[in-house]
Amino acid sequence: MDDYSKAEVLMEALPYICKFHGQKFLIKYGGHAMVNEDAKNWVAKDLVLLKYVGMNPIVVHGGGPEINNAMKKMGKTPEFIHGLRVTDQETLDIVKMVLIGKINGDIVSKLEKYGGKAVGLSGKSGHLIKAKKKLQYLLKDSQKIEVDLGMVGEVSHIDTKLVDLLVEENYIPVISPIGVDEYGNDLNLNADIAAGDIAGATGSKKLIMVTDVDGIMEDINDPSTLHKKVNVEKLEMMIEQGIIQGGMIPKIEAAINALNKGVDSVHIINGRIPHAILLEIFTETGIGTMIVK
Ligand SMILES: Nc1ncnc2c1ncn2[C@@H]1O[C@H](COP(=O)(O)OP(=O)(O)O)[C@@H](O)[C@H]1O
Ligand SMILES: CC(=O)N[C@@H](CCC(=O)OP(=O)(O)O)C(=O)O
Repeated sequence: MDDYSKAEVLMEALPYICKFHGQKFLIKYGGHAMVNEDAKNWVAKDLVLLKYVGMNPIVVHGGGPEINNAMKKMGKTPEFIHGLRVTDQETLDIVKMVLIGKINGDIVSKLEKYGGKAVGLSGKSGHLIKAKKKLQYLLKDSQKIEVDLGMVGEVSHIDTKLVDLLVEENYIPVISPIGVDEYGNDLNLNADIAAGDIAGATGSKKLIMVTDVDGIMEDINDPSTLHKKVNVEKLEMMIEQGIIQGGMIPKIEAAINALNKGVDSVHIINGRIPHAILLEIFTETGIGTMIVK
């Protein structure tokens, strides 16, 4: 590419840089998107660039596959109910070890490597995420029965003070989805759900969920069935029809929650595509699936 073309490309980003100046973007960085070093580097570089051109990324990360691997190494079998990990005390320790002890630090290191300033937090830091034990029900013979997920929580309150301070001081907050209940017990939170709540509470413009598929598809095995733009009503129908399953369900729940709390749009994008976050924010059509009310 010659120098003139480089300048043209930069100028194409100008309208978006103006439009989004000073805005917060909640990036949910899923465990399935952390597939290799290249993919991790693209995400980190994109976030640092966003920060330097005047936007404020806030990261909530997952790490489901790494938690599964760690559990298996320790002789435990991962179990999920409705996309949520059944979490006994030993599992909670493994979850914290992997999320807070490893993945969070790795993301912070990468952001710093590419010139960003990043701070690792969990929901335990500065009263960020108050949680309560999640009650989960299953339908059995058309009867609603309660199942015990163990130490799994849902968000009851977000205190954004610490995150706001960090953003104002130009740090990129990187948050592990662990909450604390009123008795001081740690609870394992689904990262998508936590991201939706934090996006709403921080007044983020967009919630961008970085995962391992191109977006929401009518047929998961046929990329040509990708929905470029979809509304909540259609998504609810797709869940009822069983078209949307597994790990995509909490994303939809989080998306609906974030939209109800004032987030303009939610995007599901593929972190295996080079610079997917930049393509989403700095192009007219964006990539992946855009979810609107
Ligand atoms: N209709 C659908 N369209 C796209 N993905 C879907 C759909 N239904 C279920 N999924 C699944 O959702 C997965 C993404 O969620 P998840 O595995 O929890 O990722 P992450 O770790 O990034 O949060 C995809 O890999 C895909 O298998
Ligand atoms: C309660 C619950 O299920 N917590 C999740 C937290 C990590 C997560 O959500 O990671 P992904 O975003 O990669 O799926 C878990 O233990 O796997």
